Amino acid sequence: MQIHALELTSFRNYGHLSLPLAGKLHLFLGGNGQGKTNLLEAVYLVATGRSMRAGRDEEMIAWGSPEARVRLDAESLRGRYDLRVDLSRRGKRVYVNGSWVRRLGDLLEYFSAVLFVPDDLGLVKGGPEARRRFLDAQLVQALPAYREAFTSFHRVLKQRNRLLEQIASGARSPAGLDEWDDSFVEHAAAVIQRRAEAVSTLSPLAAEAHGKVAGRKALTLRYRPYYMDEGAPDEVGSPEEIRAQVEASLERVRPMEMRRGSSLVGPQRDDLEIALDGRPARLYASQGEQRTVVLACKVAELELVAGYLGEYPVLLLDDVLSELDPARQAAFVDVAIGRTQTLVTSTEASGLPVDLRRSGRSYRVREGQVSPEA
Ligand SMILES: Nc1ncnc2c1ncn2[C@@H]1O[C@H](COP(=O)(O)OP(=O)(O)OP(=O)(O)O)[C@@H](O)[C@H]1O
Repeated sequence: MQIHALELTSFRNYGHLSLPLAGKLHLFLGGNGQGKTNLLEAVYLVATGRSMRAGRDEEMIAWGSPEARVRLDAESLRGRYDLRVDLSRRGKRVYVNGSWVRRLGDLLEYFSAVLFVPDDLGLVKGGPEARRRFLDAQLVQALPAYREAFTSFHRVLKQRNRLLEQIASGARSPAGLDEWDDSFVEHAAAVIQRRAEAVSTLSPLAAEAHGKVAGRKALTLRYRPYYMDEGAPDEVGSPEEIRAQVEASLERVRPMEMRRGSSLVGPQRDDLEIALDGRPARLYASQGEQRTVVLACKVAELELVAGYLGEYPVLLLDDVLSELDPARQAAFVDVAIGRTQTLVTSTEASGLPVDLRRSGRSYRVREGQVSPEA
């Protein structure tokens, strides 16, 4: 996958930017708050239909402007496309080759990106939400069937929660909950099954990458649905078994859910178990080991998405390389960069490996302007 050009209009601190991006490696350098992350955010917006950090799309519109536009001239195995996202106070519209695309999900068929930010370094020690996000971010982009299941599940979860809230406050009777439970079970089971399948592909990829980035212990990833105990040796099981587990757990907690007014079980509580030599990395991994694990997981993510798409997605590295020691930097550069077009941000060129500085094209980012460096 390749971005040939990026165009921003009234996006964050950019008035207008038209940036050709021929070549594989681009390094964006500049002080804090100059607009480096904003560039990657714009690319991520086109890849996923949303920002990795804005709570509301409106935040991405330049202050004082009624609307914003991001446009990518991008090429994938499908062909070369003009992809555009327009943001206004009324909402978001996406266009492919000038034609309005009604379903946001359809945009994802054209372009993909994997993002790596310093927050990802907390993947191992952080809460399960970060690990679910790690899984979902790639699956939603690369697997249309997962996207479908994920979106439907969250729609049902929201509506079921609304109903439970009304039941708890006495505004509604429990009649009607059964119907929601049926769709909850169907979509929850689909989400669990697809995530479990993805993790079984991801785990050997991560183990291999871990060896390449100089991890000495054996890395294993295992998907753990909410109804399974931590460290339990059980397999996730067949689709029927998953459904049966979700059904049984719903039945168990139903009286409590009706009292509390929200869903207490479901894949919104699942976790990804990360182990080194069989022991939970969350509890035992050292700082350095955690970083190596995260690098391996990101490389595995890149490989997984490439496996699904048949080509590598674009790689976006937001100020993350300077967070790594030279040995890990070099190992990561070796296994990840060079396979695909990569956009890197950093405050200082000196924070980047010399090889990258030599082979990449550098730009200076200053107050929403980007200029190539000599
Ligand atoms: N909607 C907006 N309109 C105008 N400017 C904005 C908007 N949202 C954010 N900004 C400005 O964009 C700048 C932040 O840009 P960005 O996050 O890209 O910084 P950065 O160059 O990555 O910096 P750092 O190295 O600190 O992460 C800030 O100065 C912020 O005030």
